Amino acid sequence: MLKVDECRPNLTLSCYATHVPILSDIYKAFEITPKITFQKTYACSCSCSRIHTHTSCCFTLQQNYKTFREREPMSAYKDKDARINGIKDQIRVVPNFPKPGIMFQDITTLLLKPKEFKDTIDMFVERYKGKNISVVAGIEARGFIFGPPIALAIGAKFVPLRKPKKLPGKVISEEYILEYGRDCLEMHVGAVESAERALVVDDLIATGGTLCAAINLLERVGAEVVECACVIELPDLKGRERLNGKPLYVLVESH
Ligand SMILES: O=P(O)(O)OC[C@H]1O[C@H](OP(=O)(O)OP(=O)(O)O)[C@H](O)[C@@H]1O
Ligand SMILES: Nc1ncnc2[nH]cnc12
Repeated sequence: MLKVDECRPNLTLSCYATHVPILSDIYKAFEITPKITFQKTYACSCSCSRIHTHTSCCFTLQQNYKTFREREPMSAYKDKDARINGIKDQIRVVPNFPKPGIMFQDITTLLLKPKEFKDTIDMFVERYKGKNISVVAGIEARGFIFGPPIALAIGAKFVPLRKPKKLPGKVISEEYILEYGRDCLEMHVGAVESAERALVVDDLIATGGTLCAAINLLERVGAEVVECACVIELPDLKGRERLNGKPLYVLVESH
């Protein structure tokens, strides 16, 4: 397994020597000529001052590098998809809600626009169809809006991850820290089985605490979290960095 923690300008990727051909292929895919330096007999690193357009991405490269996610952009807006501006334009930003200083990203205005709402769902479905995902886990409350149509379209089941004391069956719980205070997510025991391939869906990533708790719940029952998908990222809050290298795909950024 080759783990790449972060890709930024001037990045260096390190790997075992046996993976150098894979790494070279990756750089080739981005039309970058790598400088390959052998540091020890068993390890090497490749570095290059020019890097692809994604400013921040985290991924784990599996032995089978067909699953290499960086071949697909991790942010749709960086891929210049024509639908993105339409989606972004329909998200209302409400200053000082629910507290002074918060720029609230209101997706209810997007839901009023069938074309842009459908474009949102379609973009996720195009990315995840045929990826052998058996479970879409949606986070209460706004993940319940985007998760179910994606699940239906890709032929996966939908599992709600709920706030405490909402689910009637036996649950497992995961606490997490918010900007102010703590919260908790719960999942029904038996809803997801070991070795299932899961996608986590929410409307927005801010500090990343909520997605991190969702990933933990799924991994505790032995599921593989393939990716997290959000409509909006607030990159200034660096939520991606709390996902322990799990890939995150977003449609729009808001600063
Ligand atoms: O990345 P984080 O800092 O964890 O924040 C992101 C979470 O915050 C919002 O939910 P909220 O907790 O406001 O609940 P709601 O969807 O029920 O309104 C949003 O829908 C995400 O779930
Ligand atoms: N700025 C924001 N807008 C909407 N939901 C949020 N959850 C956390 N921060 C948020």
